[in-house]
Amino acid sequence: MEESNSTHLTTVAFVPSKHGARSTAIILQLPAGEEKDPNAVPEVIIKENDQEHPSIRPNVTSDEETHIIISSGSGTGKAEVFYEQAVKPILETLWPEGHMNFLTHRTESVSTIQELTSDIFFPTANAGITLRIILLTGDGGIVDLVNGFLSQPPSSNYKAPQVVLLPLGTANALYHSINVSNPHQNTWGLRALCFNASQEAQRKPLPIFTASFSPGARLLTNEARDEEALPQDPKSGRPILHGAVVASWAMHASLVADSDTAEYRKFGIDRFKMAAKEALYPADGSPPHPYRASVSVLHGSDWSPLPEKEHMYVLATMVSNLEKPFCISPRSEPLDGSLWLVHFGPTSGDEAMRVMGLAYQGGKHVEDPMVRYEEVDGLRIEFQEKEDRWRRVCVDGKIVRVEERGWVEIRKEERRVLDVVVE
Ligand SMILES: Nc1ncnc2c1ncn2[C@@H]1O[C@H](COP(=O)(O)OP(=O)(O)OP(=O)(O)O)[C@@H](O)[C@H]1O
Repeated sequence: MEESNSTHLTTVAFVPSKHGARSTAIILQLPAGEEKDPNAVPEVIIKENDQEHPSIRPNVTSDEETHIIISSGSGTGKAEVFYEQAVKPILETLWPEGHMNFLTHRTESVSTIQELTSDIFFPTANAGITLRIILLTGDGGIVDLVNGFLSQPPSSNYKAPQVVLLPLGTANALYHSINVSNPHQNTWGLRALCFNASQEAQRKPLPIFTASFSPGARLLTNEARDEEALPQDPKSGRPILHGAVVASWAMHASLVADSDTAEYRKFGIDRFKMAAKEALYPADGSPPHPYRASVSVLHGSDWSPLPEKEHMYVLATMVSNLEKPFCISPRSEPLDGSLWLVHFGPTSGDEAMRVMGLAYQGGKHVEDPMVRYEEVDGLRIEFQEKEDRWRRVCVDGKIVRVEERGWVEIRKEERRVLDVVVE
C-alpha cells in the first residue's frame, strides 16, 4: 500500500477496473488542514490506475448477507457522515451491483443493535447463512452484538458472523487493540472493508468474557436515571453480561459511569480524563475514595484472595489499549484470548494520576511496584460498600450497579460468537 505524507493520501486497495485500466484505486485523503486531527473524516478518491494490478478481487456471491449499522449515538456523532463520505463510495466500487442488496440500519435507541440481533442477525446466523456486519460504532456496538447473539441457544448450523469494525466511537478500544501494530491503523478499518471476509485468513474469532452477578444487580441506563434487569443465564438464572474489552470496578468503572452523559460526551475522549480528575480530587479536598471489597483471582480452577481489602483500581481486560494511546495491558496480543488483571490499592490523587499517566507511555505502569499485573482466568469481587455509587461495575462501557453485599464474577467465555475481519 502506498502512503504519501506530503499529500496525506493513503491507498487502501486496488480493485479490478470496469473501464479498461489495469485497476481502480481506492484512496483516502484527509481534508486540508485536518491531517493531524484523528477525528477528521477522510474523503475517498476512486481513480483509474494503469500501473498496479488489483490487490483484491471482491467476492461476488449471492449466499452472503451484508448489513451495515450506523450508530448515531456513538462518539461525537460522525457515523452518518463517515458512511456517506467513506463507506458508501467504497462499497459501490467493490460491489457495483451487489451493494444494492446490502441492508443499512441506523440506530434509533440504545436497544436498536440488540433488537436487530435478535430479530434478524441471530436467526440468519443460526440458519447457517454467511453474515457480514459492517459496524460504524464504538465498543458499545460490538458488546450489543455479542450479548444479542448469546441471548439465545445456537443451533448446530450456527455460523459465526463476520464483523468489520469501523471505529466511530469515543475510545474504540477493540479496534485500536486489534490494530495496535498495524501501520495502516489510520485508515479507519477501511482496508478490512475491502477484504474478502469469507477467507479464513482474513478473520479471527473474537475472544469474550462473561460477567455473572448476584441477583440484585441492575443495568443503569439513560445517564443512570433508569435501571433495567440484566439478561439471565439460562442454567443458573443469574444476571449476566458479556464483554470483549474490559470489566472493571472502583476508579475505572466510576469514571466511565460519571462521564457517560450528553454533557461530557461533547468533549470526546477528554471526557475520561475530566471525570478522572473529579474522582481523584474531590471538591471537599478529601483523598479519593478507598473502595472496599474482597477480591479473588482465578488461575485454572483455583481461586486465591488478594490480601488487600481496600482498592482503587480493579480491572480485567482482554485488550491491550483502552484508547489508542492508553496501553492498559502491554502483554495482551491482538485477539489472543488472554485476560489480564490490573490492580492497585488506595493512594493519593497525584499518585493515581502518575501511575495512569504511565499507561500513556506504552503501558509502563505495569512495571510500577504499586501495580499488580497478572494473567488470570477469572476475577471475583465481593462488595463491602454501603453506598450504591461505590458498587458500580463497568462491562465494556455498560454500567451495572450491584446490591449491598452483592458480587460479580468474571470468567473467559469459550463460545465462538462472531469473527472479526482483520487486516
Ligand atoms: N440513536 C440513538 N439513540 C440513543 N442511543 C443511541 C443511539 N445510537 C447509539 N446509541 C447508544 O449510544 C452508545 C454508543 O456507544 P458506543 O460504544 O458505540 O460509542 P462510544 O461510547 O462513544 O464509544 P466507545 O465505547 O468506543 O468509547 C451505545 O450505548 C448505543 O446503544
